Amino acid sequence: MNEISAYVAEGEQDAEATVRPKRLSEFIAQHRVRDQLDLLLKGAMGRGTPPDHILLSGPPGLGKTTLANIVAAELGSGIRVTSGPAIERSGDLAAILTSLAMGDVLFIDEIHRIAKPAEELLYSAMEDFRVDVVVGKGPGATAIPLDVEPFTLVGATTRSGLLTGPMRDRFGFVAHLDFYAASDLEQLLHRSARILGVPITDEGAVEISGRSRGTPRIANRLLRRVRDYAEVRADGMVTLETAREALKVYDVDALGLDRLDRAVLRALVDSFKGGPVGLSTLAVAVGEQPDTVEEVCEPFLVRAGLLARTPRGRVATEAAWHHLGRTPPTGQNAPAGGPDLFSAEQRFP
Ligand SMILES: Nc1ncnc2c1ncn2[C@@H]1O[C@H](COP(=O)(O)OP(=O)(O)OP(=O)(O)O)[C@@H](O)[C@H]1O
Repeated sequence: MNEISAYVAEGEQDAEATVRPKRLSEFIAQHRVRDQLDLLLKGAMGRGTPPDHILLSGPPGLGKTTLANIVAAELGSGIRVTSGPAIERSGDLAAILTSLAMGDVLFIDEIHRIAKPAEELLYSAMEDFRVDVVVGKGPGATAIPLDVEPFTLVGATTRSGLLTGPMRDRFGFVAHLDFYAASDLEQLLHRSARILGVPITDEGAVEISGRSRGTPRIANRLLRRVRDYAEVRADGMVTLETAREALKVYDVDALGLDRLDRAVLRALVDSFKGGPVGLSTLAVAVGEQPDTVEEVCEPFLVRAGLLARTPRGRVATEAAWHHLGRTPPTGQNAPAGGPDLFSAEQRFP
């Protein structure tokens, strides 16, 4: 995985935990989602019942895990954390569900990747707070019904389209997290810098936020890299100058594209004349898994007006050709894309 992708790198959890907001009031931006959650939680607390199940969708690093923890903190409840791929057998899930205390939050990350039998078990737990655990095999198998304490499931997904209809229908509240505006990321950077004890100028924050791909996790990660640079090669202060120099060292370009993003655009432009090209072919060309290209690179490249998804495959926009310093072929089918498609505010509404 490359240096600034929005996925969390191994060993990075501690660094993230330090700056992770603990309460809804500390959660920056996403005002609509915050407001809706506030109502949902206060309404449920007023009635003394656990709130409806909550589904959070959106690209990696925008705050889904943070919000799940905030939900538990606001409710004053315990939280159990697992992920779709970690639940291999329905028995694993039954064990978790039956050990929940009244009002607990169960957070399932990547819920779209949960195995089918476990998903079916989850249906009855979500709806009736009951699970049927099957003991034995074949004709002699018996189902033992077990009660589950009323709980709130918080599911997170980067691919809400992959959730089955019955699963989606069981969530009483569905929220989509969108990329952050540059001004929101500046606010976030000042907050993180304060917590980390790093002095930062407004210009330094503007420079980092502009290259953070609308993503809090990337903004925090770039801040830590610029802090290293500032402490080792300057006077410790994060300024416009130190931010620019550090981000040059880490190969983060003016739009915040990293090695993999540029590799995708270069493959499209150089190897496939701008496309259209299918996702798997493109992934092979850059030596990555199709899922990584689709979930990590594409949402931002599309959003930035550099790549278009068409029924015939992926296409580099004219803006992508220009960004790579190439001249787009005339009379080609490349959509215009580019800055006219994406003022900062439009890009990250
Ligand atoms: N609105 C926000 N305000 C302040 N910090 C935020 C906000 N959203 C995210 N962050 C920070 O960004 C980091 C990544 O957030 P988080 O882990 O919640 O993302 P995620 O959407 O769950 O990502 P993934 O799907 O990859 O797990 C966290 O360390 C958190 O501190």
